[in-house]
Amino acid sequence: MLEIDAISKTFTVDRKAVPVLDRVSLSVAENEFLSIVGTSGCGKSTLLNILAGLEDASDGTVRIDGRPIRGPGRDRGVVFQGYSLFEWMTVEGNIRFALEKSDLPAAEKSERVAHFIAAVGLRGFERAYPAQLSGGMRQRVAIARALVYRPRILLMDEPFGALDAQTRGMMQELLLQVWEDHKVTVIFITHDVDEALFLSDRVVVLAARPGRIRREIDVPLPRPRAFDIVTEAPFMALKREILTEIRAETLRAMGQEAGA
Ligand SMILES: Nc1ncnc2c1ncn2[C@@H]1O[C@H](COP(=O)(O)OP(=O)(O)OP(=O)(O)O)[C@@H](O)[C@H]1O
Repeated sequence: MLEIDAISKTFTVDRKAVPVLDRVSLSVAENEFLSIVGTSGCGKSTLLNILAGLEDASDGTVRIDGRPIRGPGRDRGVVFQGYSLFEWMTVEGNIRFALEKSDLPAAEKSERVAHFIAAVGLRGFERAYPAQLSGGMRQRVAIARALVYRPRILLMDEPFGALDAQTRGMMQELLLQVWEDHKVTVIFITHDVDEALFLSDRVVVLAARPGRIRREIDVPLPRPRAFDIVTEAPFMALKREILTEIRAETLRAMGQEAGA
């Protein structure tokens, strides 16, 4: 459904070309949950921004159902690590804002907003302001806001990176529930291999600078997944495999830096 075809990206820094992504190609199936991991600076966020249409690729094409994307679109919802909520709007106001340009009837907008507030477990907090919410609750608002116009693809860049371990675990379970209930395709960027494995159908390891696909690893662990899956042997074997790939890339990147 989502086709990433030979995407390259080069930034210009001090008039020097800095290649960040090098011919990244990936096919993502409808309803797939795909995570992207890789050493720091390998271009994960840049790739996500290109998929979101917030950044242009230097080369290559992103297609959804065969049509190349041009800029941001309602077929994609985005959740970043930072809680990019409007502080002066209530929970309800923040989520409703995403529907501002939609021509849905007002009653249907209200219904959708209420539905997604319930889906992320925020019933009772409709009139709260972001400053009155915990980090986990703020990210739940961000998820509801990204889903309320029913995008087919949810793009998430380290959405739980700033949360404590306990809250993070709860948010992962909540996200899987929302994903299962709403049949959305998810591309999820994370540093955390446990998180990637727990959530995903497939994990893509990017090579260090410039980012290329180093490995694609299927995660054939049964669903629904419970939190204690992380201590089971098949999970640990996959984790070892991914950590080995990332470590090799990190060492390679450090070698490049030392040699530069
Ligand atoms: N607008 C920009 N101009 C110049 N260089 C940039 C720009 N955005 C990103 N870069 C560089 O591109 C590289 C990849 O950055 P990116 O944020 O995509 O990596 P990442 O894998 O998400 O990193 P991390 O895991 O540390 O968040 C970095 O070296 C970064 O400095």
